[in-house]
Amino acid sequence: MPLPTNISRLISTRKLYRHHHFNFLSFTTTNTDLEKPSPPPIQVQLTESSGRGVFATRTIKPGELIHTAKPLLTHPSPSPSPSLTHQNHNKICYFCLRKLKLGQKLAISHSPTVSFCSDECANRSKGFYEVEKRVDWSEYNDYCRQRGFKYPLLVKRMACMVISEETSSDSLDIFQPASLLPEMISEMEEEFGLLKSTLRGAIKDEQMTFLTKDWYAGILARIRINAFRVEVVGGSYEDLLLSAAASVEAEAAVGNAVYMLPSFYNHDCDPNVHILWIENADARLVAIHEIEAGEELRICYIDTSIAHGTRQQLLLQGFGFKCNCARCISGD
Ligand SMILES: C[S@@+](CC[C@H](N)C(=O)[O-])C[C@H]1O[C@@H](n2cnc3c(N)ncnc32)[C@H](O)[C@@H]1O
Repeated sequence: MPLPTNISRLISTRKLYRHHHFNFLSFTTTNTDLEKPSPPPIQVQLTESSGRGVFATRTIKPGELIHTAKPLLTHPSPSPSPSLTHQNHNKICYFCLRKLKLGQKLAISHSPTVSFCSDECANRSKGFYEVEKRVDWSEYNDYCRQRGFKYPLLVKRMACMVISEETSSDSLDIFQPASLLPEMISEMEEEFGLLKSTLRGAIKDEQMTFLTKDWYAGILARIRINAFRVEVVGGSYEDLLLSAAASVEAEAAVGNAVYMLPSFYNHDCDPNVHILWIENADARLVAIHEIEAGEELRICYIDTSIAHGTRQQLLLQGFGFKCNCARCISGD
C-alpha cells in the first residue's frame, strides 16, 4: 500500500537519522497524546541475531502513528561558540527542546543561558535544575563546546537528576551499552574528573557516592548507543498530515535525548518505521510501509542514501555492529 503522500514527502525530503541511538520507553508513559489507542501494537522480544527488537502485534498501516515516546533524558546541543551560548540556549527550551520564538509569552528565562517554554517544563526541571544552579559549569560546558561533545552534557544532566533523587543511578542499566575503545576511555576519564571536580564543593559527598568512574563509563556507553539526535520539524502534527507542511525539512539538531521503547528498535538500511519530532523532544514513531503482525519494526540509525561500504563502516564505528539487514546482505 502506498504511503500517504504527505508522509511520503516528509520522509523523502528529510535526511534520516545521522548519529542515531535510541531510547527506551514505557508503554504507558508515552501514549499520552490520545492520538492513538493504547497500548501500541508492538512488543519487545528477542530477535535471532540482533538482541532485543520491536515486533508488530497486528498489521500496521503505512503512515500510522505507532506510538509516541517522551524522553527520559534531554539536553540542548552545545553552542558552536561561547558568544552564541546565551543566544542558543535561549532559543531552545532547556527541558523539552522546543524552539522558543523571540518574545514568546510563555518563555521563562531562569538565567542568561537557560529558558523554559512553559511553567510545566520549568516545574518538571526543578529537580535537576536546582542541583545544576548550585554549580559553576563554565569549564565543563566549555570543554564540551570546544570539542563538540554532546554525550557528556547528557551525563551531566543525568548526574544532577540522580543527585536530586529524580531518578536512580541505575535507571539506564536496561539499555545495551557500547564497547568503549581505548581512546574513548582516556577521554572519558578526563570528562569524569571534570564532572566530579565541578560538582565537588557544591554537593555533599554522601550525595555523590554513585559518581564513580565505572558509573560514568556505564552511562556514557549506554548513551552512545541509545541517544537520539533530535531534529524538530516544526508546525503541528495536524499540519503535517493535512498540508504542505509535510515538505518542510528538518533543521539542524536542537539537542539529544534518550527514550525507553525507541531504544529497542534495531537498525535497517531500508527501515519500515521513521521517527519524527514535530514540536519538541516528544518522539513519534510512524510506519513507512505496511507492517505485518509478527514482523520486526526497524528504524534507520544513519543516512540511508549513502553507499553500502560507508554505511557498514559508520554502523561499525558508531554503533559497534556489522549490519545484518537484507539490504546489506544483498550488497546494495
Ligand atoms: C539501540 S540498540 C537496539 C536494541 C538492542 N538490540 C537491544 O537488545 O537492546 C542497538 C544495538 O542492537 C544491535 N543491532 C541493531 N541493529 C542491528 C543490525 N541491523 N544488525 C546487527 N545488529 C543490530 C546492535 O548490537 C546495536 O548496537
